[in-house]
Amino acid sequence: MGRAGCTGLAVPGSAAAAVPAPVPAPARLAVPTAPLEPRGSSSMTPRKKLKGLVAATITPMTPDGKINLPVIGQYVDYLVNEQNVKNVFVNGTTGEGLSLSIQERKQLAEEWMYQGKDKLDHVIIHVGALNLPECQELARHAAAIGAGGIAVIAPFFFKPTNKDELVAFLQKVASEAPEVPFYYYHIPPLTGVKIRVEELLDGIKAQIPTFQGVKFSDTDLLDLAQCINKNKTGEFEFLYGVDEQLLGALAVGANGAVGSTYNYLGRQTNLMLQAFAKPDFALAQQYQFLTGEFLNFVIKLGFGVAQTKAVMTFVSGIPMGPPRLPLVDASRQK
Ligand SMILES: CC(=O)N[C@H](C=O)[C@@H](O)[C@H](O)[C@H](O)CO
Ligand SMILES: CC(=O)C(=O)O
Repeated sequence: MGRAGCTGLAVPGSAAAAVPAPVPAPARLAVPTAPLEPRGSSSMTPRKKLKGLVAATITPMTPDGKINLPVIGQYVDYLVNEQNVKNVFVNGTTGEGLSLSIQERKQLAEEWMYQGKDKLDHVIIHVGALNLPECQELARHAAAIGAGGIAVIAPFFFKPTNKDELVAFLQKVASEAPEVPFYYYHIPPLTGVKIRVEELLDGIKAQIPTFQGVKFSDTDLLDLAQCINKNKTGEFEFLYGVDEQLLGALAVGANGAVGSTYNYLGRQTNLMLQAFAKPDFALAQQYQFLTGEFLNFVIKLGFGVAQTKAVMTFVSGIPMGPPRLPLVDASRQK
C-alpha cells in the first residue's frame, strides 16, 4: 500500500522525512510518575457498562522508531470528535504491545489515561506478555494509574494446553489488580491457543473474581454464541474483534466490539450498530458490506498493523509513523 506515502500528508518513513511531522504543541511532555487516580479511593464511581465500539489503538512512532507520546492528545480528540468512539484498548495487537518494552508500555498507558481523562469512557490496557512477572508488573501499573480494565492474551511461546493451565496463568495476573475488571483476550490466529472460550467460562468467577468478559478475536461464532448462551445473567461482556463480521457477532448477542478499523471507520460502524438496534437489518447489512468491501480490498494487498498505521495517518492526518520490526513500513512498499 504505497498510497499513504503520496498524499502530501506528512507520512514519516520516506528517506527525506528526517524531521518528524508537525504536531501541535503538546500541553504536557512529561508523563506522570505518580498514580493519576488511585483505585479504591473515595473517588471511585460506579463503573459505566462498556458498550459500543472500542478502538484498538495504534502506537504512534517517530520516523526513527521511538514511541511518539505527544500526538496521543490529538489522537484522543480525533477518536471522540471525528469517530464518535469513546473507548480504547491500548497496547494490544494493533498497538504492537508485544513489540514494545515494558517501560514503553507503561508510558503509553499513562499517556492514554492522562489524555483520555474526562474525554474517554473506558481505557482498557492490554498487559499480556510471554512471562508472568512482566504481566504482573504491567497489571499492577495499570491498577495504579486507574485503568478501567486490563486484558491478557494467552502466552504463546510455551502455550497453555488446556483450560486449567490457561486460567491458572490468567488468575496470577488478574490477582495483581484486584479491583480492575479483567478481560481475557482470545486471539487464536495470532497466539495459536485455541482453547474454547465457552469452556473457559465454567467456574471462572470463582478463580478470577474480577473477570469481566472476553475480547473475542476469532471467527468461531459457535463458540461465541455458546458463551453468550451461558451468560444468561449478562454479567460478562463479549467484545467482538473481527471487524468485517461484526454483524454476525451482534446477531448472536455480542455486547460490543474492539478493533483496528474503529480508528477510522468508527462513525460508520456506529451507524451499523444503530441500524442493528433499531432494528433495520437491511441497512445494517449495507454498512457491514461497506467494511467488508474495504477490508477485502486491502487484505488482498496484504493488510496488517503496518497498513493500519498508513491508513490511519492518511485518514486522520495524525502521523502514526512506521511500525517496529519485524513489521515493515507499508508507506514505503511499492
Ligand atoms: C488480527 C487483528 O489485528 N485483529 C484486529 C483485532 O482483533 C481486527 O480489528 C482486525 O484488524 C480487523 O478485523 C481487520 O481484519
Ligand atoms: C484489534 C485489537 O483489539 C487489538 O489490536 O488488540
